[in-house]
Amino acid sequence: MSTAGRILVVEDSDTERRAITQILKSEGFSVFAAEDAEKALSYADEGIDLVISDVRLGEVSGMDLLTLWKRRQPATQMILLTGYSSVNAAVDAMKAGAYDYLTKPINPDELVLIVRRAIETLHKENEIDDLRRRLDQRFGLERIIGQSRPMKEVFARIQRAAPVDSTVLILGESGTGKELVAQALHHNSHRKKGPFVAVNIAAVPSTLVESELFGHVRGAFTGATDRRMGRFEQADGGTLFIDEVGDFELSLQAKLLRVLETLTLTPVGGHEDLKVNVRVVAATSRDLDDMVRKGTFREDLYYRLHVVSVLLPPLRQRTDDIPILVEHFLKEIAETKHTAKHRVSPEVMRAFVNFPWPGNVRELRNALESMMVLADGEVLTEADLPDKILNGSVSKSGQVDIPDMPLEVLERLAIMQSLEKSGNNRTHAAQRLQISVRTLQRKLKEYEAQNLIPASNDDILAEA
Ligand SMILES: Nc1ncnc2c1ncn2[C@@H]1O[C@H](COP(=O)(O)OP(=O)(O)OP(=O)(O)O)[C@@H](O)[C@H]1O
Repeated sequence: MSTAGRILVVEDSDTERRAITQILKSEGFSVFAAEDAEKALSYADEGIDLVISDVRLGEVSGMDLLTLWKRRQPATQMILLTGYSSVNAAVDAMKAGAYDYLTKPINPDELVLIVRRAIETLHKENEIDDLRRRLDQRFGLERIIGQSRPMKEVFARIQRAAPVDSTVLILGESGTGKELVAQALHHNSHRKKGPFVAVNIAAVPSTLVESELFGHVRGAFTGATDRRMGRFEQADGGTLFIDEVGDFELSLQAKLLRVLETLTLTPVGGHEDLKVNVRVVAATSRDLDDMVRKGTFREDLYYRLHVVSVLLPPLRQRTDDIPILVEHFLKEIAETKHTAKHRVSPEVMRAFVNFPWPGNVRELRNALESMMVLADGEVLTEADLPDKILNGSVSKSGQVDIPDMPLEVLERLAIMQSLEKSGNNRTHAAQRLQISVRTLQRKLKEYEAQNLIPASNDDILAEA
């Protein structure tokens, strides 16, 4: 028996209203009752899952109630009760968004059955909406972490470029997040319901790049026992992300240019042209300008790709993003890899900020993951740092060097450091910081509410 479900019964006849209410209550639903539309609408913000309303309600009809209610709460399910087995009223009700209708006199079994179904449908719809929302978040801009000025410029460019169908060229060193940007472009475009297909040219043997992209017909070459769809065809109606486009051999660059210009391709070994509807987003970590100068990358292809470009700066040029990336990864790694929750000591954060990160964000994430797996305590300290980072971290001016990062992050680091040095004694930490214990408590609460410090940090939040 389902107990979940809040139902509002709207019926002007006292006897019928009481009877329906009684049946549904005995089935375990939470039931509210109203004798007219005005009273019914006063429940609109009360988390009602289902409204059961008589079609005839006096001044405002059940149909009007349905329209007015849906305007405020479009997700609520509606069942209309009609005195006549009038198909017209039922059709109108369904058109206006009702889930179903019941004819009077009400059969209790039928009522319960339809109510259960309506509520189950609502729960399913909510789940789907939730999933969709989570997916949008997973692939949208939310996945790209960054607050630095260069990253703000990247976000603005993505937002401007996403809705237009132009080719986009993403430039940046390895591990700077080029694929994330390509996905965000796709998921913020009108193609988002179409496929997102990624191909990394550097990872495909040069003899197979052409068939990988354009497909091949049966018998095109030894081993081609079947027709194979290329990546362009797979991405039809969506976006094709070509990573490491700088690795294209010259002979193939001309073919790629032709496909980009005509959106027509010929599978390897085939004779018939194929039209595709694909938006191309390309990326490279190479210096294409230089390649054009040296004659290893076609100038015409370069300009064709470069209609809009997004430049992802290396992590060492946006060190103010490091603390929020660290916070993001600590949480993400704990959730996805089921490791214990950790935080980093201020010394480790300082080493991170001063390390040049040749592998950029990917390297930072990997370093954190291995530290989290190997560390003993809850706090990652200098002892947990890989040697490379410990030795390679270059302080610009000794101990007092203050890294470039938002003031609020610096403040948080200072507070966490004082707490650590005071053995988590808040009175002592507040004295060191020359602030009141209340201010310290307030700040810790704020950090906890924003998930900036783990909720399990009770030892820090406990009364000193
Ligand atoms: N700004 C960011 N916010 C969150 N995660 C990021 C960010 N930038 C990169 N990452 C993460 O770093 C890793 C590498 O990112 P991605 O594959 O997009 O980089 P890339 O530039 O395409 O690398 P490559 O050129 O080597 O293919 C991924 O795990 C990605 O989720």
